[in-house]
Amino acid sequence: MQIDFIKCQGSGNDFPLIDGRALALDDATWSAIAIALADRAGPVGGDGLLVLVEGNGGAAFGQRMWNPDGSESETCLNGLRCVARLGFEATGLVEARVSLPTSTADAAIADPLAPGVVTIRTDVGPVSTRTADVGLRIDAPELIDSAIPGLPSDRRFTAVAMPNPHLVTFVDTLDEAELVALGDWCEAAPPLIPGRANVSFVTVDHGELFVRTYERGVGLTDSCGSAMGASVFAAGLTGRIGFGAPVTVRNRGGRVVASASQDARIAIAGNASFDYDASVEIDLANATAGPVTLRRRRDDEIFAWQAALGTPPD
Ligand SMILES: N[C@@H](CCC[C@H](N)C(=O)O)C(=O)O
Repeated sequence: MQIDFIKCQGSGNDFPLIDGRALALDDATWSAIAIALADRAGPVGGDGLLVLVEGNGGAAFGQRMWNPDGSESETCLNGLRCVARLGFEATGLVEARVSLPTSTADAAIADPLAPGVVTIRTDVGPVSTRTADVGLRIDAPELIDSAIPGLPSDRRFTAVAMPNPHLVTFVDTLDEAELVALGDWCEAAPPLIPGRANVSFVTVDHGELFVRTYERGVGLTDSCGSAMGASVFAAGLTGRIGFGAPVTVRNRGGRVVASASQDARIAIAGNASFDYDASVEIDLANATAGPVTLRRRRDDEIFAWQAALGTPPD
């Protein structure tokens, strides 16, 4: 099949994005498209597949998101900004309620983070710290800055359902090998957390957060929006930052400005950058992609984002 897509990124989390509102495809087909398009060894590559869909329950439009391994996630918050942007362009709205598989979010065009950078604010919640919602098979009803019996780590974690599952720990120094080992352990769907989890190591410096995440279904990524949201909430719950105040959250891919409230709502403002528009042939039987036909390059957006990060254009 031939399909049009936009290659987009939010805070360096990059995705092929498809307007699926007029496409009647079943979940197995979307899963195969995700595997084909997100494959880093293929012609597109990404941290998953984003799909703009019709909204449910009065929402203006909706989002679905598949990981590169073909599993569907409950949410993707860097992706939500890109989906919302496409939804706004399709509907003429500048703010909207967005439906996700098990929750809703509010999205609105926001003041640019930097010149030329399309910026969207999303508000989600209430998020949950109930271990059952996170998918942890454990006696404790919630885990806030606590050791997790059975997890191969002595660190203290906060478990948050965004609603996708997150385990967040605050560290003095970021040990990537340790993060990968723990992420790999969760990725094997152990009895403690059979639905797997996104695992983040977070440092706090002068009121700013740096978040490094091993994503469920992906591995190490340059950025994960729901992890940044979970980290800000965990930082508030553990007194590392104040509730209500916007904080800068950095990662390998960029930065967002986020805040969490005591009643478990999380706001994130960040970029929703479109890099190029293209169409691609997908072999559904083999879940592979190619060739790609480029329709439009969006170099202005690429350069604006690079300038915002202080990196010279390639
Ligand atoms: N990168 C995303 C999260 C994507 C889903 C995640 N891998 C999961 O399976 O929960 C984000 O920006 O939130």
